[in-house]
Amino acid sequence: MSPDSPRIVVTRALPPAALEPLHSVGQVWVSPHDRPLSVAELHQAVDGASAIISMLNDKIDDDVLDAAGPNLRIVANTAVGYDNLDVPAITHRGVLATNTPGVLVDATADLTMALLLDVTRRVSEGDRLVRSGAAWSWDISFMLGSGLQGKQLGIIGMGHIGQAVAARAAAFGMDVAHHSRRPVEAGGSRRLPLDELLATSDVVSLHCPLTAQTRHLIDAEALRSMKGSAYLVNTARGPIVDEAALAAALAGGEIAGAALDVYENEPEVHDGLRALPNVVLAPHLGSATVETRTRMAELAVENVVATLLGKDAPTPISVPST
Ligand SMILES: O=CC(=O)O
Repeated sequence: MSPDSPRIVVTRALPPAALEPLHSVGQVWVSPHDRPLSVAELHQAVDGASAIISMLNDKIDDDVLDAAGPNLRIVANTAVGYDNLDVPAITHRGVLATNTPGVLVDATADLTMALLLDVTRRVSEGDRLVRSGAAWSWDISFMLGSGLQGKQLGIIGMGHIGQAVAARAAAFGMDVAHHSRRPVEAGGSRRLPLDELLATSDVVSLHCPLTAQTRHLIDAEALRSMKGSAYLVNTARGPIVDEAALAAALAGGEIAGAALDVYENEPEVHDGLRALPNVVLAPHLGSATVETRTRMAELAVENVVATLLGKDAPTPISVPST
């Protein structure tokens, strides 16, 4: 590879086999750190880059784009969500932004069901009890949870992940309703206005992207409108929920419990949530299977290789025209 071949920056070590195709189109720099790059490290790393393979915790804004300079042709985000990218700033410079849709649908839907079952059947709470060494014994009224059959799951955001969760929930005998901006052909699921969905669902599960419209969609008022026996599950993005309001609603018994994979100020978690037994807290594991993370890395690489060869990238982010 000649020294003036395109510089490709990968901000986090990815499976080497997935990165292999990059070596035929440019010089590859992979972060040596087992943690996200700091802002200063990111700025330094992208200097002169033609392609950046970013992670969801890399904020790609005007400063990073300035640091990269005029050679930059693509920012390939290794995630389906791209709220960490300033897409208008990227596209304004004629740079392509891509994400990894499709490949993480099943893994994220599976984790959603794992969290839903965990919080409604008190699995993590029971695990903590057993590990604590406290005395316990089977009893007819011991650690009762809430059954799912015939209960309503209210899905907010009925894209591919929302639909995959709907199919799984239907197999558990749940009655699925959803709220989405556009009508979706989604099996037997009824489309409801948000206020009705919140007021009638036994479990509310979030699957919408984080945008200016969805930030704090679940605020104190939304939580107050939910049933006292209802649960909230969030495997989408933390800031869709007002975490302080959620902690207050849970502490005040306004809803029965919550299961979260994502946080408003990730990786920090509101102290009020950590203190509560009826909250399941997972460390952003939605897409975290070996198979899925490998496929995400491969797709990000396919986007970079196509772009540097002047071909169409498989999964460009299409910016809706306003
Ligand atoms: O959170 C994970 C993703 O957006 O891919």
